Amino acid sequence: MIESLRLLHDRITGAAPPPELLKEMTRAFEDLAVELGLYAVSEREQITGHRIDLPGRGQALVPVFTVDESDDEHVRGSVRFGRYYLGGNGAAHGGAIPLVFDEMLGRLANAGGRPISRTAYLRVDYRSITPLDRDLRAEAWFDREEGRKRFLRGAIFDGETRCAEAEGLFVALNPGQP
Ligand SMILES: CCCCCCCCCCCCCCCC(=O)SCCNC(=O)CCNC(=O)[C@H](O)C(C)(C)COP(=O)(O)OP(=O)(O)OC[C@H]1O[C@@H](n2cnc3c(N)ncnc32)[C@H](O)[C@@H]1OP(=O)(O)O
Repeated sequence: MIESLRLLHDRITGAAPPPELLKEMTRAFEDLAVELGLYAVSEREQITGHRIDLPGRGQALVPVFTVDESDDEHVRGSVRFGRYYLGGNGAAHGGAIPLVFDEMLGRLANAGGRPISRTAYLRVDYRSITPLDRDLRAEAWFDREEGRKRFLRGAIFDGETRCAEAEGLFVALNPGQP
């Protein structure tokens, strides 16, 4: 279902249907929303974002980061920004790229049985445009750890071109911290 939603996001972004079809589709979306509303659950019970076995954890917010290899200190894989993430002139939106870094770095920060941490800061440098509809190489790695503070880095490449890089601080939560 989430795969279909991602495809729909891309198609909606890239389409200019005639007004009659727009009306018809809007009604269909509204019907779906009403039907899903009947099955609303709490955050704890929701499926999206919790399915670690599915691409993108089964959520549609963040472009899917596909892991090729990983250990407790590194992760390497690929990411593809579809039309939904267009900023302009074929380049991914500058706000979509930190989403991917937060996901990659955040998952690694919390891997290996470490206590859960949250992003304290995420700095992103845009080195070159990040193109849409291409499989981009993406990597993240542990830089250092100081008490509760975990410093991680990451980068996204289009072939040999470094598109963007990031540094994040993740702070391990104290008991009772939300
Ligand atoms: C929870 C996730 C579920 C995961 C489940 C698995 C699901 C699969 C993986 C999902 C992958 C996606 C992962 C996304 C992760 C998010 O995106 S979380 C959402 C975005 N982040 C937030 O909402 C965090 C909001 N901020 C906070 O909650 C609190 O400020 C923090 C970050 C927990 C820190 O607060 P605190 O515990 O009171 O820490 P505090 O004592 O102030 O500082 C501790 C140290 O960190 C330093 N520090 C704190 N903030 C900063 C800062 N901004 N700059 C510099 N230094 C700082 C302090 O100076 C201090 O340093 P030392 O004095 O010890 O040297």
